[in-house]
Amino acid sequence: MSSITPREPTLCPAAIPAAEPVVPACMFAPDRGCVDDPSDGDAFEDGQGTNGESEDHLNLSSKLVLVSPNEKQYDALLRNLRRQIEEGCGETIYVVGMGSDGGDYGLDTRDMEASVATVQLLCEQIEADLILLRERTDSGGQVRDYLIRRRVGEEDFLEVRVAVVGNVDAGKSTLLGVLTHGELDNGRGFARQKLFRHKHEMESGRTSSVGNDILGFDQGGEVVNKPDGHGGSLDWSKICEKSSKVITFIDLAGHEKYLKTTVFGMTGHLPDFCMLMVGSNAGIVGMTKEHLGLALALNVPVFVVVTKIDMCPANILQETLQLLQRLLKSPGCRKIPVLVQNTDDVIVTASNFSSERMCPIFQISNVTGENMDLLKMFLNLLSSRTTCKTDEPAEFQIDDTYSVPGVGTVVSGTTLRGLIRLNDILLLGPDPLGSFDPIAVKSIHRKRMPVREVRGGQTASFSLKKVKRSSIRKGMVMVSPKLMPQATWEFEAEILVLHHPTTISPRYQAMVHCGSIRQTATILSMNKSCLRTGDKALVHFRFIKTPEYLHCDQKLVFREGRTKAVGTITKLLFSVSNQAAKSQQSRSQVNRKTAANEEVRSTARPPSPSAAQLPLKSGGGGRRRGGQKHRGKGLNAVNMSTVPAGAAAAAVASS
Ligand SMILES: Nc1nc2c(ncn2[C@@H]2O[C@H](COP(=O)(O)OP(=O)(O)OP(=O)(O)O)[C@@H](O)[C@H]2O)c(=O)[nH]1
Repeated sequence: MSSITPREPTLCPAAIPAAEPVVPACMFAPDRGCVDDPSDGDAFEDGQGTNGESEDHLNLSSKLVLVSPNEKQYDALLRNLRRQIEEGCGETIYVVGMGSDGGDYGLDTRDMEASVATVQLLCEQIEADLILLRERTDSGGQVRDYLIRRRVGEEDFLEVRVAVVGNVDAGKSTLLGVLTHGELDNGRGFARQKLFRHKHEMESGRTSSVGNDILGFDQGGEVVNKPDGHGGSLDWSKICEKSSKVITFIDLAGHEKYLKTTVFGMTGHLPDFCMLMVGSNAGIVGMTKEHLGLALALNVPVFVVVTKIDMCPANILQETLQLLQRLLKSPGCRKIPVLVQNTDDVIVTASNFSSERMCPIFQISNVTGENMDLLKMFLNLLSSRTTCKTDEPAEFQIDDTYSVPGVGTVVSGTTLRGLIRLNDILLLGPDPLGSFDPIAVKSIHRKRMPVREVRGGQTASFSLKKVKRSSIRKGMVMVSPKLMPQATWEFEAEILVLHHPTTISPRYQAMVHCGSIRQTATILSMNKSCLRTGDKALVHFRFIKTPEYLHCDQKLVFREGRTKAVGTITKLLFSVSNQAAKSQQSRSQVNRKTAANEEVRSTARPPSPSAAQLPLKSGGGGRRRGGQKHRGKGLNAVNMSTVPAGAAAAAVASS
């Protein structure tokens, strides 16, 4: 037909010849001349029959359908395109001149012109642009691949988040410096200087924190970021204004000692994709496997970028690629490695990438810029994996907090679902008691650009009125009151132990990473007496400090030192309703007041306003070092009356 993103043929990694270092990308292309001819298969998807005979008799699968569609066909084509655009979060790759089964392809010039005119019309109706990606002509005729991308206003842009992982010195920060500042590296750390956020990073050349960098593409797929010539920082608002798509890179540390931060970046920043960087000369070393395992455990599709090809002897590069292929195809990964060598490969891999099984491999140099254009084109074609339904109740997860002079408390994070508009009232929580409090959204920024609304899948920051920064933790959420949120102390998860030096048994404690939540939890019980590396079990957990806002089916990472387990939440076991938490809060306040009054009565003789201050000054509500009000003690005291006994004990132990 005319249509649709190329489908991934069913592939079995075992079928890949062992001698072949990596699968050529054309294996995935729905065209001729490569390994499997998809037209050989007799199964068709979407109710379509062979050679354009669809079940609904609209002939939509024919390569000629766009030449002169009748009214019904046109409506069906429009519906299909709308659906594809929705699934691709605002964009899709559309092939003109090919039957949907891939076997029937090629149009003559007149039919191609007529087909493109039809697609133009369809695009106008859905307010999208048609961008030619490639054109192929052979004896069968012409076939063209187009990118169809929804038009966005100055205030809007499509957003894709890419986590950047890999061992120390793989060239992560350097690549991001090259991509976002448009200047090549000198091989001695020039490009990464622009990205480091801390003095110690400048000095050691090591990333220690979760960094964000953006790369904007305009409607035609050109990079918007321009070198400023002074080595200064980029103007994010300007980039966003000019971009129709913005890639946010979550730059994560490669060194093992920063693994906790790297895990947080992978779970808390909700990446759509993971870019695993491998230094061609160093190969699969250090944290490479660890980071790959993390991405796989969290179901984040991975592509690999092999760097430093300018300085690597050919035999070492081949060795690295072969090792990489072996690792990706191993039973633990079950990926299909695909080497990307030209623009055709980029289109085919980008079209099939969200299948999660395919793993494109790029080979680049940050110094000579070799293959950088292929990587940029690939990034421009990636679509977000979060489809947004704006009619769903809103949920926003907080991954950082700031105090901005003149503005107040600002929270940043990711909109998980729904739509949040200026002046909306949301519930912020859970606090240490499990309650959620209403807050009004007074301003919204996306990538430092003020906007009026934010949708599911988009990152944003909000300034909050009359909320102290100290009362907000990473892992808290802002949700629509319609959700009637509950905070959870205990939950059950199905976990797989990736590594543990001995055995894990009940009462074991480790850090749970779940979305942007990062809190120690205790194992209360499990359906096995103990767990070793490689074991799977249903485990009952309890947070030790505060209840959290959780969902069933959320992925989690459970880790402590070298111990690592991954899993999925299967049941929420002990939750606190907002109402219960609130009444507990007011009871505690009354108790505190009464206690304070009694103390006043017993100590103040005769009672006087100034005397009434005394016990408060010397008690838990006074001021501490640095003039900061000490909230912790009071809250912990309240906590203990509401939490399970063990948790209260743990709170005492930790205080
Ligand atoms: N010759 C050459 N050198 C490179 C290339 N990419 C990076 N480098 C150099 O490799 C060194 C390490 O690069 P970084 O970008 O700091 O590595 P990293 O993966 O971010 O390291 P961490 O931040 O510690 O995780 C720097 O001196 C870069 O200049 C490349 O493609 N070719």
